[in-house]
Amino acid sequence: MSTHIGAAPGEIAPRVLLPGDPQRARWIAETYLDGARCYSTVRGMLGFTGTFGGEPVSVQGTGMGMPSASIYCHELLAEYGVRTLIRVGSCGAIRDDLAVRDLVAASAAATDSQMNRVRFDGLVDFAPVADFPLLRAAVDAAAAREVPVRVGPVFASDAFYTDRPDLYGRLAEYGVLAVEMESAALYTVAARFGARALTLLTVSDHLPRGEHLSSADRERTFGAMAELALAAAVA
Ligand SMILES: O=P(O)(O)O[C@H]1O[C@H](CO)[C@@H](O)[C@H]1O
Ligand SMILES: O=c1cc[nH]c(=O)[nH]1
Repeated sequence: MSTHIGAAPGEIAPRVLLPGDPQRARWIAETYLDGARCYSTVRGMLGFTGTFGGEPVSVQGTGMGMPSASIYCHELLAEYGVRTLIRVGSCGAIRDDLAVRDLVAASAAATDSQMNRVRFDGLVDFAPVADFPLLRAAVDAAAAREVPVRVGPVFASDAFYTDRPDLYGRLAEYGVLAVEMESAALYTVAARFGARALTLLTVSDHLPRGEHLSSADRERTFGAMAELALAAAVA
């Protein structure tokens, strides 16, 4: 039993969807999984296992930010033998060619986090990237459903409320699509364990336009993203 998840061996599937919001985890499990069962309520960071298309799948909340997400990813990979992690998150678009509710698949994650500076002694700027076959499976699933998905880099930030909004403009000029708070850690920890990881995001905020979805929408309306994640997970 791990410290922060506390599930018994065998209670977690080899493929796990990872929303930051534990209530989104409950909604996805109850909406899409057959026979969903809650295996963890530790710290309110809910985790569920059920089946999708006959395959076992889990959904685990990770909380907000890279330190929190790193704990859950590490325990899933190190203690429960998980091999595939797919984040299903919200994000703030920083480019005009995206709109609220658009889907983003994060091919790579720039970051202001210091975690990898420590990990690599400040000598290397590690490039956190998605697992390509998993990314391709999500893109293929989107094409089959005629659901548009934008593939590109995101910015994994330590701050939700930033004092440097000017950096978003600079990053957008370099092709970065959106800001969120976990993907660089997810991709790095998965790489460390030789596992597969992908981040799918739904645009909940359009930062240049000042548009925002409600917390209820962030919790219970990201079905298109959940369906792509589940299709890629079992592909
Ligand atoms: O909706 P989730 O998955 O939590 O993701 C985004 O939302 C949170 C901030 O509101 C951060 O965790 C950010 O990455
Ligand atoms: O990190 C995030 C997530 C959603 N919306 C934002 O503006 N930032």
